[in-house]
Amino acid sequence: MSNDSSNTLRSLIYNLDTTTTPPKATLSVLDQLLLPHNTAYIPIHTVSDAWTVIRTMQIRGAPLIAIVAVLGLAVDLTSNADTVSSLQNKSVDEIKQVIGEKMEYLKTSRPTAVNLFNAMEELSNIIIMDTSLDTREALLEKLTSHASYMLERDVSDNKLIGSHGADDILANRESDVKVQVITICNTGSLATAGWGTALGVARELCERGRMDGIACLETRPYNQGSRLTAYEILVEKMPNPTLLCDSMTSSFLANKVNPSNTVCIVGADRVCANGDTANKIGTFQLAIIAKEFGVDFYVASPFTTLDVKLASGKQIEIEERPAGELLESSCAPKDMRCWNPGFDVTPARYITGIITEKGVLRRSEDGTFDVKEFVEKHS
Ligand SMILES: CSC[C@H]1O[C@H](OP(=O)(O)O)[C@H](O)[C@@H]1O
Repeated sequence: MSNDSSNTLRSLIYNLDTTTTPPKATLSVLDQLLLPHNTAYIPIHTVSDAWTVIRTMQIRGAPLIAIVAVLGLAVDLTSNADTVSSLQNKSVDEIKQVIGEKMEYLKTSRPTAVNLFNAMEELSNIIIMDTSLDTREALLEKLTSHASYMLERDVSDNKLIGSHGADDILANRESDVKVQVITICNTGSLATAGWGTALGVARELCERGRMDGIACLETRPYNQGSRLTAYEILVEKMPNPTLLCDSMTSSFLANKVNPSNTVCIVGADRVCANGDTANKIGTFQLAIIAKEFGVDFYVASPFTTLDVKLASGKQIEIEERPAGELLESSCAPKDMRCWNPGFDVTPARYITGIITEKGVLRRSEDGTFDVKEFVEKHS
């Protein structure tokens, strides 16, 4: 089993051998630091391997981080010889404690994307809290089957995000109008288990014959846009692809496209109760430019990215990446000081709508979002 077959690019390869009891899971992930010029898959044998590929951003993307953590846990507990033998003489409660400790460790890999924390909480509720799982075999069978379910659910949710997003974007446009999409970072098959979130909306627009072109921002300093999204767009043969330096967006809107038929679609790492949204650094700047040109600005994310425990973006922990990542991608002197936040927060007032697999939450007339009401309605 692996990513959705309709995607050419596979961020991971996961297999579950159900001929054994308990089943044995195996996982390898596409090393995104080598893309687009080299393709190599890294075997994942332990939660430590999963933690490392998440932390180093060999794999990245809020949904994919969560999926790799879940699958890495399943592989460690069913296929890693040291772990398997260490569980042989443990009671179910002791095994549950081991699983809980491994989950807590995985949660220390990266702080901003809420998907990882939600996935660990979901697994804990399904596995650790279920007292009916009273043997090692039952526990591990449930873990592997739920991990497979979460992998498949991510792809099906992304396709619903694509459909709801395209419906909303096209709702007030003539049937012969094709839209120009602008996006930042990477939110496609390389950020998810398949299809993508914001790039999934672009895929849906393509499938409907309603996308005129797509421009992706380089997304410095990690360059998810130039290294990953540009690659994905070309592999998927999306129409009229354009790579922009992050600094080109306003001129692109002023001189190259019709703003009234242009839409910005971005991903999210965390959406707060008031609609403030954390996403890749540079997203806030894009939102300001979109507002200036009267261009709709959509956030596309799984429902589980809505974090109503946080009232506003001020409460989001923004991961700071190593200075070296910025210096490596610039021509600056190596001893230059720099600031390298991985994310920024776009205030709700800049956002037109939040696209999820359960529907689109549009900003209300008073310029705010009631995310809590949307979550309660769709939970
Ligand atoms: C659908 S991915 C969501 C989100 O994750 C990315 O961050 P990173 O590449 O650092 O993991 C980016 O913010 C995407 O928009």
